[in-house]
Amino acid sequence: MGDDGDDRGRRGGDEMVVTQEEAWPAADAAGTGRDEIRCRGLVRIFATDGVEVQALQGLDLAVDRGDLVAVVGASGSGKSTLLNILSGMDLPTAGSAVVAGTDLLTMSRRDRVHYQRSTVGFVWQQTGRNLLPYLTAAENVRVPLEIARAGTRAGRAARVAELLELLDVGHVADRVPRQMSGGQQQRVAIAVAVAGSPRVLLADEPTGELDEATSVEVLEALRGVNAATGVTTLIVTHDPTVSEHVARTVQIRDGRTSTEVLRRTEIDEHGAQRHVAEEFAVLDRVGRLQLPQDFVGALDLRDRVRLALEPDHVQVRPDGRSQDALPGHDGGRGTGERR
Ligand SMILES: Nc1ncnc2c1ncn2[C@@H]1O[C@H](COP(=O)(O)OP(=O)(O)OP(=O)(O)O)[C@@H](O)[C@H]1O
Repeated sequence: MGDDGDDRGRRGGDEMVVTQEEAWPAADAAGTGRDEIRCRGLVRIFATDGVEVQALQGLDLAVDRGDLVAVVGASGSGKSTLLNILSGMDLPTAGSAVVAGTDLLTMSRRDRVHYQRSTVGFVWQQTGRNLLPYLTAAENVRVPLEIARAGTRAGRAARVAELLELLDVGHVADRVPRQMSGGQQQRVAIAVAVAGSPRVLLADEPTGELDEATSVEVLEALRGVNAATGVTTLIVTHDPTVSEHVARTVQIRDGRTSTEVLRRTEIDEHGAQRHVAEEFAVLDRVGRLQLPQDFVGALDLRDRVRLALEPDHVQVRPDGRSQDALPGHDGGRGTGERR
């Protein structure tokens, strides 16, 4: 998707909006609100050889039913850990996670099988992991329908054809994966993932093995499926350009959600469309927020900062005294002002 308008987020005017994870209404605790995915205070600690790694450090995330959201973050930020929990393959050390009404911490082994088979669909990074190599595209899409014994034989065949058309891979229906390009394989994989009409589609680095042009194709395919079927879709990726294809991008930093970019299309006074991206910092339930690293760097913020409550905003300024005290600091920026 081309960007023919201004970005009014940080890039445009060094401005950022803060959004707060709202209090969790009782109805949502059971997953019966509008949230299809709701993680609250997720913590995951790994202990290997006596060393503890906190992969998730109190992560909050809410995704509305039918939304398409990308979760982005640098390597090691906790993306795969989050996805493993959401897919029911791992359990958090603390916190809660409810997906499509299923509490992932309390589900039984039987619930887990049902959850992974029917409630969520997956698309993995490795194209080879998504499809059975000896089956054609059409046969691959038919497998989940056969397992679920969904509809009649003719109905299943019609559904397979419909999904392959939706993903624009009808012309490779009779090919096995090695006879398809990487992009075609991933689009067939998306068809397989949504064949059983799951409520949630989880995609782990779905473009990780693809070149840029093919990545765009696959991201647009995910967007098209989300729009056509209403399946709530979460894409986890390290690729920041994904935000050009989705309306909401959540950034993970050090195991917590730190910022969000929301995109919308506006029509200007001349009737021309422009895409606007606005960046928000995420404020958690106890009032913590992470300042973006480029803000911290631009003002050389360290150790502690000055906060001032203004009528309509909160001001964050360098603490002149602590900056001056740091070895090698010229003290030129700080005023030393005290209140
Ligand atoms: N099974 C494990 N045992 C020990 N540490 C782990 C384990 N899984 C993840 N970690 C650590 O947890 C942190 C988060 O890892 P995670 O794989 O979730 O990050 P990521 O954002 O998905 O990274 P990447 O993009 O490189 O896959 C890292 O420091 C990682 O080394």
